Amino acid sequence: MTQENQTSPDIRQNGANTKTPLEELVENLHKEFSIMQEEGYYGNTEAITDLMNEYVANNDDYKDYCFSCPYKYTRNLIAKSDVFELMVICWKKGQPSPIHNHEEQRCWMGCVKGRLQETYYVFQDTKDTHGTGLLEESHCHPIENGSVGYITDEIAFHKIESLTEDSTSIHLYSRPITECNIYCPMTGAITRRKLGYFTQYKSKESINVHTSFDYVPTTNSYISTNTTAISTTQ
Ligand SMILES: N[C@@H](CS(=O)O)C(=O)O
Ligand SMILES: [Fe+2]
Repeated sequence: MTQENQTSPDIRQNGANTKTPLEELVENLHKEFSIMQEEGYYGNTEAITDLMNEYVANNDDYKDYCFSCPYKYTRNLIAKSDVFELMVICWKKGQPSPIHNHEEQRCWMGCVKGRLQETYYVFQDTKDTHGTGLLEESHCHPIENGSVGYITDEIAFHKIESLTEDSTSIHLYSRPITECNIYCPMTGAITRRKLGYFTQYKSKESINVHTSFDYVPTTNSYISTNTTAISTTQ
């Protein structure tokens, strides 16, 4: 598949003179991510950070992609290509992500509503992400409304939570992440989890696949799972 044909139909259909800020962001990301870097990945990290900063500081047309769930934070896909994935994540207070890695991909997180908190974790034995066993908290900081955070596995594992009743963030992954590790801070156990979307391109059609980390949808509700072994089920 090409990068363009995985972009939201809304974004593809609008004419060149009627682009919304989000459409412009997606177009610029496609351009930026088409450039191979010396480091061996697509897209210049600083240029992409600038694009994200510019968008989150000044715009609110992401709101069309916001869908919340009473039980879990939601991942709502805006655009996807072979080399990046852009989504809106809607958080309610008490819906943290579990401690997780990012599969050696780069992750940008722009807070567009509310206020988030990011907590870093490293292995106790090495004080970085290359060890084994138990984790420890290494750092904790807010991601303020209008600002963009950035993380890689080299920096830390992390979890995110909303400090306000509702928060919204725009997450960009390069490359797309389809599954990741979840780390139990008490036991050091690592669980493999598939990542899904609550909505794709503003549509809930895909709701019968995983919504986020921990919930398996049933006909009318979401049931919590406590997976302790590697899970790759859809
Ligand atoms: N990386 C998480 C959200 S966050 O906690 O960074 C996800 O994609 O679901
Ligand atoms: Fe994350």
